[in-house]
Amino acid sequence: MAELQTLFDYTGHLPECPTWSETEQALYWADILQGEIHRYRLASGEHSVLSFPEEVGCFALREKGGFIVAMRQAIWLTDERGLLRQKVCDNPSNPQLARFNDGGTDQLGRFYAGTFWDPGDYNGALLMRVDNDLTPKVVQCDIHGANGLAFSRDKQWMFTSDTPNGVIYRTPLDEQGEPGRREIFRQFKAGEGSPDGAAMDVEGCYWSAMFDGWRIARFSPQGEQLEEHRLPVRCPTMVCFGGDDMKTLFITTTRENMDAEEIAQYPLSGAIFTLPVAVAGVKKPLFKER
Ligand SMILES: O=C1O[C@H](CS(=O)(=O)O)[C@@H](O)[C@H](O)[C@H]1O
Repeated sequence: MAELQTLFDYTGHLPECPTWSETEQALYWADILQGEIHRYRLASGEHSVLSFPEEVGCFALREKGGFIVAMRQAIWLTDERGLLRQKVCDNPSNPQLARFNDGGTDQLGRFYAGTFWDPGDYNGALLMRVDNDLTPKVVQCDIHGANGLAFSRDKQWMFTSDTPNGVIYRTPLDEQGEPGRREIFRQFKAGEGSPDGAAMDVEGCYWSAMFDGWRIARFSPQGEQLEEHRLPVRCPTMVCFGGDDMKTLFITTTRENMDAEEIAQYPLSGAIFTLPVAVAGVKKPLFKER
């Protein structure tokens, strides 16, 4: 099997939210701190960038075209060019202290977005959802930095992580996809890396970007580590599956908070990597509006 490669000659500041577009055979991602959404078409190598007025924590592709975008102050619907068309809701956290961070769609095409509590004095962040009729709802609290959102293919589980607290949670979902009580899936010790963005594969395994850990890890549905893939950079931020057969893992990484010495020594910090894997990933649905 081929090895880890860079997607193309690119390094960003804080690339996150890699999102595969099946129809375009393209990878989208956000550079959170630059307030950008990028697209890279695999066949042609065409790279395009949309700019937004604030940090872009996360986004999803809409069934109707365009994006649903969680910026610092609010969540918006945009068109394909990134023009803000309709405000969905304000950030229910204090936006001065908590920007949006990780997010994505569930199996029903609803959009989840979590916030990141910058002061870090307590677990002041939250996870919210935008339903198909655009109703917003806060679904979880007691989070320092919301991350690692992923849904099992059987619609039974929502996974999340809290990176600064070094923990992955799983939360049961009922018939309507409403989250129940979250439970600890796996807790990490200092030195192992912290669980950042994630994706699920069709065998129910959870792939986690281990921030500050130089690696991607694959966990069984019971939380046992089954695979580890080493990286030439310290801080991967998120993973997603894509490609013709959903067997390419796209890995975003960051150079946020790195000094010039570290960047000179590890110049691929902030690059996007591809890794062929044996088991296909679960497709991330488009955001569906009624
Ligand atoms: O998702 C994110 O996580 C990281 C890591 S940590 O939570 O600070 O450990 C953070 O640097 C980044 O800003 C954020 O987007």
